[in-house]
Amino acid sequence: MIVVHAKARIGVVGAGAWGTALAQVLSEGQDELLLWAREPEVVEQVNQAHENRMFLSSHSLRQNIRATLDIADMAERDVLLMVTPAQHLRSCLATLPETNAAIILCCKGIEADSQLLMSEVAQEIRPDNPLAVLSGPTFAHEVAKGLPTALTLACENEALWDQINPLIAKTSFRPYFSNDILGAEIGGAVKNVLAIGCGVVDGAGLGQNARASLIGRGFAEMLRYGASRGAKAETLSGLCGLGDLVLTCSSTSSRNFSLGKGLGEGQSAETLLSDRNTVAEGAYTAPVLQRDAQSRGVEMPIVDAVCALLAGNTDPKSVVSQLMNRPLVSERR
Ligand SMILES: NC(=O)c1ccc[n+]([C@@H]2O[C@H](COP(=O)([O-])OP(=O)(O)OC[C@H]3O[C@@H](n4cnc5c(N)ncnc54)[C@H](O)[C@@H]3O)[C@@H](O)[C@H]2O)c1
Ligand SMILES: O=P(O)(O)OC[C@H](O)CO
Repeated sequence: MIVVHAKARIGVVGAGAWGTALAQVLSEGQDELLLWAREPEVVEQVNQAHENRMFLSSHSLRQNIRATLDIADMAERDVLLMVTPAQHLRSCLATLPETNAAIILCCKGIEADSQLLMSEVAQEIRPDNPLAVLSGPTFAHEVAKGLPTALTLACENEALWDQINPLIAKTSFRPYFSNDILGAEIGGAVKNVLAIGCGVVDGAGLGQNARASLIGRGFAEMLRYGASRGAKAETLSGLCGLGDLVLTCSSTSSRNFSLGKGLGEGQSAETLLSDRNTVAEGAYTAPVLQRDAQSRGVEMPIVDAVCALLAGNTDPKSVVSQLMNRPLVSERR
């Protein structure tokens, strides 16, 4: 059993936009927050200029955030937030030093080779560490600015929630308890794929009705897939599912939505994904989600359509025609 106190030492692993925004909000009231970055220039900017121009420009960071390039420095931390892209979680967990820290997973995706959710990856690599998932409608730039944000903090048990929620809750940052770790993860992973679809709707000029229809029917796909993996519908109806789906499907602030918008305008995924240093997780989650859903006998026609568009196998017009002409079924299916 870890003992976390108000001045517990927090470590954030991953200094992209989200890791940096979390460092900013969670460093309030702390003596020091340690942020691991893999880019030497990010470490230098955070420590010298108190900013991260590469991933979260135009935000001044607290002076008590200290960046390091050496992941071994995380050894003495009581709580570790893992904020790497989903496909790199395994390698980052494997390089962490020996630690009893509670691990809070903040990335949204499914591992490509294994089809495992992030908590399943963590259980393989770090079976003895207490585990939680932090997920919800959270654009990094808004959190860094201190704008009000509510999200789900799913913990493997209530005792862990009691210990870590005082470190996460701030005046503008409000976590809600859930004991459904898988549900919290599935919401975040699936919404990224659906956000690509909503971006396509926008880019191809298909209208607001189509966007709302995609959100509604996409949510039905999320519920079906979630049920097949043991997630609770009530979790998916909350902040980490429907809440995040609505946010990400509505704004070009979302990298996933923007990727879809480019596809809808006729650009190829290859072009849109080349030369970028930020992650659009839905592009990596989509094919593995499709494979996993098929193996479980779960129908996900919108996810299938996003996969076909990402692979360059079709165009928005054909996809719409195919989706609109499926056999008529009950809305409850
Ligand atoms: N940006 C947001 O608003 C936001 C909000 C909530 C959750 N998330 C999730 O957080 C996770 C991280 O996203 P982000 O937005 O902070 O990243 P980002 O797109 O801003 O930056 C990319 C990150 O990937 C890291 N990276 C690249 N190659 C790597 C490797 N081989 N090993 C380890 N790390 C590597 C970079 O160092 C950088 O931290 C994603 O799963 C994302 O879905 C993001
Ligand atoms: O920019 P996106 O699409 O990765 O979305 C960021 C967050 O997941 C929103 O909650």
